Amino acid sequence: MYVVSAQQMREIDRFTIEQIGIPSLVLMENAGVAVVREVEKRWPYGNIVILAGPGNNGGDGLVVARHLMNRGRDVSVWLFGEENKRSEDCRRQVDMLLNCGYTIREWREGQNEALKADMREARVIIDALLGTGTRGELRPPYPLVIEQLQQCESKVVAVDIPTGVDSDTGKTLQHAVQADLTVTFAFPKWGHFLYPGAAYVGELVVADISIPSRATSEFVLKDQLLTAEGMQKKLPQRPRFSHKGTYGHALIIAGSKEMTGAPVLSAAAGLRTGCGLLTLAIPEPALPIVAGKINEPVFWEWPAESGHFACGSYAFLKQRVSSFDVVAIGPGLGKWTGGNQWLSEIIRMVDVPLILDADALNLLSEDLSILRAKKSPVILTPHPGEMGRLCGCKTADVEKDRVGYAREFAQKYQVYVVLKGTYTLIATPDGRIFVNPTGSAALAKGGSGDVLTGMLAGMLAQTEDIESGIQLAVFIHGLAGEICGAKSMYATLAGDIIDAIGPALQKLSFAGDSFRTDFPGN
Ligand SMILES: NC(=O)C1=CN([C@@H]2O[C@H](COP(=O)(O)OP(=O)(O)OC[C@H]3O[C@@H](n4cnc5c(N)ncnc54)[C@H](OP(=O)(O)O)[C@@H]3O)[C@@H](O)[C@H]2O)[C@H](O)CC1
Ligand SMILES: [K+]
Repeated sequence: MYVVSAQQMREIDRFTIEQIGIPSLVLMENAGVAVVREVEKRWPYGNIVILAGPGNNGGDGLVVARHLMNRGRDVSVWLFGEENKRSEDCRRQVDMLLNCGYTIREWREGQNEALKADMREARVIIDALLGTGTRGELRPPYPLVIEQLQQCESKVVAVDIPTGVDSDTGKTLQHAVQADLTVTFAFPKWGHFLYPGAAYVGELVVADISIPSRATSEFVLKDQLLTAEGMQKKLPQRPRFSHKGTYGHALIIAGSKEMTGAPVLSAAAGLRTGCGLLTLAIPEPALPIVAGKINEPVFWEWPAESGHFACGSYAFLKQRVSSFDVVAIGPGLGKWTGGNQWLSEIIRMVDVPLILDADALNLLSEDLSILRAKKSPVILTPHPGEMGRLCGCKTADVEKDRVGYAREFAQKYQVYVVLKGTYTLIATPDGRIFVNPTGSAALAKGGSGDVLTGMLAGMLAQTEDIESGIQLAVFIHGLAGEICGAKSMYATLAGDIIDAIGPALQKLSFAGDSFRTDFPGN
């Protein structure tokens, strides 16, 4: 499913209206009906207050009002903005409502107390004040109305996007509506997934409003949201007539004398994800400890220097590197003098997909030029702090423009970037972005990154298509986090995420129509 900007959505709308010939009022009717459907599903009883602005977002709100009134619901409609500023379709919705004999109250300063009382009593408030056409800080009376709305205990449904959230950047204005549910139309917008605005969205429903695929194929849409249906189709098959060689061999180079847990987590996660064989390369003094914690991998003892991987001992890797289907480097490496040189030699040698994580990213940020020697696709898995180090900027700068930093880095260095965080982003070397909707706060704990690295290695060992392998690992990791989160958001350990990989794969394998990805929103 594509993720679009407000401008792209406007162009798709225009094409649908002008070239396909579907009238704008039909799109608006479909949008309003979709909101009604979601409201009635969740809140079939109680009175409803509709706040409608002067543009087409307000027009959608008036459609919602008409349909709910047709069904006999107790609805009060408040219309904002001057009459001469209303969009044509909004004006026509006003006429239709009045022609039906329904009442509309136009907001005036003197009636504010009446609005407040109405909102206080409401079971549901529909925010159809402003949508994708918002420009600049909110002008009066919207800040006041939003303040009042926030004090009510009613459920809040945002039409398209909560008023005050920028649909392209997720930035919030001084005042923004905190919604319980947002119903958006045709495609999700960037603002639904980017913080701080994403925290205002609540549950997100993407509703079909009859935009035909012909209208989208006219435009170059690059960015997509991963969906359960899409991921299910990409899951590698597991035919009965198969053996361990069928599912690939992963090599994970990890650990140091001080860090013996990370390699164990990565290796276990890789094997649980389904690869046939996994070799764990460990510096010599750490090997007995690691081998004491996990039985399944093949171990490879690497000469060490002060507890870390020693430079200059690559002959064995050179000989065997082509026998692996994927190599992952990073968990628990630590930092040491010569580490960058060591990493550079490995990058030069590896000719299968190469995952760089954790300390490998920190070593890499000392000298990014070593990426030029890569012979194969490289996948970087930074969290925002590591991304900041790679880009030479602050973590806060990355957080403000996750999409921009991930996309630019991936294109500049011709690598895949998996930028972790709520709504993990996958950026491809050719400049596309995939947004992952799965995940939970249960994943916010040390070790969950090591688990993801192992899962990426495990999945890439089984799949020819690198892009699909990355998407699957990220999606299933998030799903495992959701399964853990359902038990406890607090008590989850990285090992619990590994245990949840099986149930997550099972859930995805048997995903039917009833399995819909939830968008937690906050
Ligand atoms: N395919 C679809 O997604 C469809 C979406 N629809 C809905 O249309 C809106 C976008 O409608 P649009 O009319 O372009 O814009 P808005 O309704 O969001 O806002 C325009 C009005 O808001 C005023 N405005 C703008 N900024 C501010 C501000 N900072 N403070 C106060 N008022 C503001 C603006 O007034 P101006 O004087 O500034 O021009 C306009 O009056 C989309 O979100 C969907 O809900 C279609 O209905 C169906 C297809
Ligand atoms: K809105």
